[in-house]
Amino acid sequence: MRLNNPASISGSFPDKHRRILPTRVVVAGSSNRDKSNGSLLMATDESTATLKEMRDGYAEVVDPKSGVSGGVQDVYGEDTATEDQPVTPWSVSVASGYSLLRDPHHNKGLAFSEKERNSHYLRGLLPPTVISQELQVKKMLHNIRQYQVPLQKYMAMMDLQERNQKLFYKLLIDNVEELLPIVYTPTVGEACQKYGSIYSRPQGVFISLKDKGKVLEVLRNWPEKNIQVIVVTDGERILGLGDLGCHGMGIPVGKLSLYTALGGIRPSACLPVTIDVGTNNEKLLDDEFYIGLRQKRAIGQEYAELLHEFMTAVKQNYGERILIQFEDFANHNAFDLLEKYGTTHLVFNDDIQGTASVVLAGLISAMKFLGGSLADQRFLFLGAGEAGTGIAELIALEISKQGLIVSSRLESLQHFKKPWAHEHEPVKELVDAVNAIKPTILIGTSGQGRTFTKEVVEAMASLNEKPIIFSLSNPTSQSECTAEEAYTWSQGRAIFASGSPFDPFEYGDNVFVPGQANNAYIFPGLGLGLIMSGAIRVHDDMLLAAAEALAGQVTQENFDKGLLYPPFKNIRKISAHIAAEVAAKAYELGLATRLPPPKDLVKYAESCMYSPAYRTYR
Ligand SMILES: O=C([O-])CC(=O)C(=O)O
Ligand SMILES: [Mg+2]
Repeated sequence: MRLNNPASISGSFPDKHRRILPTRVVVAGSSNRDKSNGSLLMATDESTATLKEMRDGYAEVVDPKSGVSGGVQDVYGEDTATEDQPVTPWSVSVASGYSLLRDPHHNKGLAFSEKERNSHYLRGLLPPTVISQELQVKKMLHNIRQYQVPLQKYMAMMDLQERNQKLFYKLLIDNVEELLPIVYTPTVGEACQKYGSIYSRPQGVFISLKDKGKVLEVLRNWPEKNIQVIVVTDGERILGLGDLGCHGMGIPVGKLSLYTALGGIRPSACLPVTIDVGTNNEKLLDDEFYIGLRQKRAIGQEYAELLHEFMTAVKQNYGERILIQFEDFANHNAFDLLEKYGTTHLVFNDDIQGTASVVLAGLISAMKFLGGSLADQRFLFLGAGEAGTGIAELIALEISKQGLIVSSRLESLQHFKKPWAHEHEPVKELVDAVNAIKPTILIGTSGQGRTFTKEVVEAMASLNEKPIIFSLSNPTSQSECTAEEAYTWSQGRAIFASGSPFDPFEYGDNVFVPGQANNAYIFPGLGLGLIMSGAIRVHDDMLLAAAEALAGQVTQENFDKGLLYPPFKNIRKISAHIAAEVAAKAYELGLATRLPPPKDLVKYAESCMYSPAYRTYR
């Protein structure tokens, strides 16, 4: 449906846009239909709406009476408002007939009403029954539960996303606790490991070394034009699974479905990008199903040039306020990119800053319910990479206190680790470090599974009445310890949270529900706050604000079950609160460009959110 026959486009459109315009755009008349391809633009109040301009699949619709612009509308019809794109009551566009059923943005499957089937040339293309979206959700959930293997569930979800986007999001939003582990960690990790075999359709843009000099053109091949957020990876450190090269694409795709499901960003405004500079993963280079460049990773200038071209092209194509989330880059590049582009672009690194914010939120709520202050705690980190140092930095920002890397290693340390080096005898075993340093809080960001051994957890439990233990590495296989281990080895005293989800665990008379200290709590709301305020830079104070907003959503009841985080089932409400606090910070810091600020930021955030409910096609 997207690329229609350009031959019949009127000559007034610039050539470069022809290929993506519908062959005919109809503003007046209720049943106009271009017989040649079935494309149809309907104005619900046809007499007053005129189409002022078409460009790149967008139409600016103006009400001639008031002269008020309805804003730029996606003529393929998504119905969420942002300040740039308010929804007008009088402009909708849909394809019809068979192409409507094949268009994931508008397909409703069996939920098309009798009336819609009549007016959109669907008769005979669907079986007679008409069902509700609720029943479709029930059916899909039933089907997904039939699969025993998580990867099969993942593939069924991806398939649904390609077939019926609104149903995909409705299913995910209404069943977030059940389906998050499927579209996100841990299953997305396995999907990335097998991405070559399960790959069926492009879900984002691949930019490889072959595209050097043409990155802008490559971006313009993506059908959606009004992008608000990009998640980009180079695949070098996918979760705790290491270098997965081009197969890392599963991560931006997963993160962006969360942007929509948890943060309410329109799906068409989300662009997953994988930058392929090769891989050092020998297994993948030898894998006949590998989909990326078969070469060792480019480094140094060659790497920097491609990244720079990408960053420049993104801003050129999408403007100053495009949000770029760096995801799963290896340490050295992650810190360099953030430093290099933090002052010129709206960027943040999810693994450094998103993770830091979510962990800080958990610690703030732990302090609130246990008593005590962060300044009185001793932190021990296993893993001084992006997450570890990012967390330490944000905690330090909150309490002006330092982390714990021994300074005898200072010379050999990477620059981002140096601020956290402490005077201490080098220690070999983690358990010795625990006994020597006597931390109250142990945080694992090592990417190494099962490193919080029985001895380590027991040592934490002997030192603390309520040892706080965070096993943050993903997916589950890389978690420093399991929930069961943390609760059993501490005799049920640990305050435990993990990056990947664990089931509730029964210990003695209690059922402990482990919290999921995953940046998924933060980035969707953070992104929404940045976008809705038109922020032009990310500031550390916004991460603190996000952490406090998240901690503010935890109730005594949550904590009594062992939870440092509110349940994911309320995530849209949580995201709205985070977004509001982030936007408030952006306004306060003079970094917001959407003026004047809305009066009630929480309400405004909620009103901006994408709705997965079907719309009626007249
Ligand atoms: O993706 C996740 O679950 C959290 C994250 O950013 C990572 O582990 O790299
Ligand atoms: Mg990550």
